[in-house]
Amino acid sequence: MKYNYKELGLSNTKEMFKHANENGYSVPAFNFNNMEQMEAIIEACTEMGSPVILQVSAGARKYIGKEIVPFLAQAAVAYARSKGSDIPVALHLDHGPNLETVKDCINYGFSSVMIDGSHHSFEENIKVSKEVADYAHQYDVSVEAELGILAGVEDDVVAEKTIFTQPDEVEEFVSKTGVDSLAIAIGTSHGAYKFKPGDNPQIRLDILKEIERRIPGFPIVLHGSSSVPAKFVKLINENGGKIADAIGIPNEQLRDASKSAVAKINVDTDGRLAFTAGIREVFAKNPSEFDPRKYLGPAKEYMKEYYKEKIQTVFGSEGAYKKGE
Ligand SMILES: O=C(CO)COP(=O)(O)O
Ligand SMILES: O=C[C@H](O)COP(=O)(O)O
Ligand SMILES: [Zn+2]
Ligand SMILES: [Zn+2]
Repeated sequence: MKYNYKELGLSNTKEMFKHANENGYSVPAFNFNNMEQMEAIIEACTEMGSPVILQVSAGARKYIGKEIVPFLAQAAVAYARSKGSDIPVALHLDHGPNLETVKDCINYGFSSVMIDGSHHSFEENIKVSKEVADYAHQYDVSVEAELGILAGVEDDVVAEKTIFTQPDEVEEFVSKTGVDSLAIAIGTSHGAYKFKPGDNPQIRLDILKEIERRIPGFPIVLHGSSSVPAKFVKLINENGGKIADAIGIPNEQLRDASKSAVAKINVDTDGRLAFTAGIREVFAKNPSEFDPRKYLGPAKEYMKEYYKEKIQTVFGSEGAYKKGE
């Protein structure tokens, strides 16, 4: 193996999920695409004493460069430790498309992977998820799989509408695949346009309950859980942007879910909006600015402050570990 995640100071998600479920919170899984976003995430989680899953999509990994990604994650751990915090940090592949990509990620220091077989048939999904679990477990890497289909855009795949996870399939899926956590579809969706104006945004906590009843204590994952804060949409639009009718998942519903067997909640869009709002604001106020520190700095601060707020209002993970000063 080129880079072993343990040597980079990273953790898999097993203990993290156990601790989260025993203590009624969820671990934040925040996506990043560059150094400033990684810093926003690790600074927020260090200050909050929250465990964190640094999430990288296949597209983000290509953008950053696969040789660079493990060292950004290693740097995140070094940052937390330098502040005296003992938060566990995982490096996770988001929406892994196939075994080949998973193998490459494990070779390059990932401590956790997702295999997203949700677009295949039930049987095919079981087959590919089991293959990945069998492979990853040899290296003590944790595996997330998905049942049901989320609406919205994921890499190149666009799903028009949600196909809710069927509770009567989860037991068979989990026992036949041997995966460590399960992403489910209960009405959350990817991207900024989750609901239409006039909709009553509602996730199906009843389906979640039924799934929990079938696989008690098993770690559940919610994707597509950005709240799409109106303040960032407004800032973007006031400063030359054009984002219309973007509506996310209400924070209160996510907080309820985080108290259940939901052990991991994925957020990407909110960070993108905060970051973009910061950049647009600088450029609108000072069009002559061309020092990247002057616009990426405020972008990072917006993202960091928002994630700290989200850890308190949604995840409930503040103080789960030692806070960094
Ligand atoms: O699920 C996600 C990443 O896998 C992110 O979802 P959002 O688009 O709601 O942030
Ligand atoms: O679920 C999708 C994530 O938000 C990542 O999106 P991406 O493929 O554009 O990096
Ligand atoms: Zn999917
Ligand atoms: Zn997702």
